[in-house]
Amino acid sequence: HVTRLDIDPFGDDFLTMPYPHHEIMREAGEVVWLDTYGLWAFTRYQPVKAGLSDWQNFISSAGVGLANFRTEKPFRPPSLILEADPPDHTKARAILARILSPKVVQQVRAEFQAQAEALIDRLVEKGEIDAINDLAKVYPLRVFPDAVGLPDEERDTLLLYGDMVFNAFGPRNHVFQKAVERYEPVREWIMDKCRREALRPDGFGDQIYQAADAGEITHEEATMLVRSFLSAGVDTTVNGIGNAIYCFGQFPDQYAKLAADPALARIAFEETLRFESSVQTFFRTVNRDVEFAGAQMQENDKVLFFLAAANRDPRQWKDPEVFDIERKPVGHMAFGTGIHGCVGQAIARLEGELILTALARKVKRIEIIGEPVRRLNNTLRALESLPVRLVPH
Ligand code: HEM
Ligand SMILES: O=C(O)c1ccc(C2CC2)cc1
Repeated sequence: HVTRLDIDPFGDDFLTMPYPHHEIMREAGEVVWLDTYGLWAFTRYQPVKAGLSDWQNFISSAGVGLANFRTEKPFRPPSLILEADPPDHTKARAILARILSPKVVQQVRAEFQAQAEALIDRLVEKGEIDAINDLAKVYPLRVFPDAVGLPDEERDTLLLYGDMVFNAFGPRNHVFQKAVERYEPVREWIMDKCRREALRPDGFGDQIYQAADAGEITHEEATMLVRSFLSAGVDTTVNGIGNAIYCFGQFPDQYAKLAADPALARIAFEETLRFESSVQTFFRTVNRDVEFAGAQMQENDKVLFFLAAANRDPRQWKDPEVFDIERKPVGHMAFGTGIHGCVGQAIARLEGELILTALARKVKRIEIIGEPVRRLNNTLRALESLPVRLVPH
């Protein structure tokens, strides 16, 4: 027997404050059926981890959003990596994994660090800032597009596009409709920047075309893989950093620990990802009738994996509702897991570590001095603005 609930995981009140709804679903069973959209919900740590690891039963090529690509036209041409299964996925993944490998990421560390320190120095001078518009958006829009090899102009378009892409994984609700009002010009800008001629030679983007030169993929496929970098590489880290500042503003005792020992920055960023996961959910499609966690699932059923709920499952974490930077949350689901686990996590971790290190060295206390404004998105946990005061050491 599987419990059925009429919770709407894409309603405004859920998106605004998901945690009480996660708790209801977690307690209702290992798997529950949500009547609102007719889908399976996995919210406990173990089933989320097991389900995301089972790429044969829970596939990505029919879409990793609510839409089933077997029966509905995708919002945009499918990603060659995110919305693909082996063997197609395998080749694309190997190429991006090579370009974003920890070794290559080490090569951009010095530049990423210089940018983080320069930005934090400017913001400490300013004193009172908006942690989203002055910090969380600025840093990722500088360092990652530079590494990819994008020109300097109009980079805010990447945020507009990310907002559309992440909303498109959800239903065609008002949040989605609002985000895609100006889709066409944004889509044109993005696809123009995926052309090899638009990219700095030897940047991360050009390196994808170099794989095409070597015959690993076609040049058309290379263009689509550059699109993956532009889709996933910015809005995620903007909210990863924004949510991290929000955590430290809410829990000054935790920030005091970080300010006293900046070397904690890298592991502290992991706890911010567990506590306020910037990517909250992802879907899979049931590939063939299967029994899973006592539920009879049918081919073409959609399964919604609540990464953020798994990251607060008391079956996995002690005092999960406590933000504790000394927790060392190894195995959290914020980057997903299995063959689709985030291929950019080395970049994401580098950005988080360097920004938090620069802050810890210069700023003694982060004070929230105004009401945070949330930006609702069907997939991302995001703030629109977060007024803070940076109190120097
Ligand atoms: C805090 C920042 C980030 C978070 C929370 C995050 C989260 C995730 C998650 C949950 C997945 C799994 C999707 C699935 O299972 O279907 C994923 C996949 C992916 N991420 Fe990240 N990501 C972040 C940053 C980045 C960055 C900086 C890049 C750089 C390009 C990136 C590129 C990708 C790509 C290409 C995939 C698809 C991998 C595959 O399907 O094999 N992400 N990410
Ligand atoms: O390949 C893509 O276009 C793509 C888009 C969004 C993501 C989310 C998970 C970070 C990943 C890949």
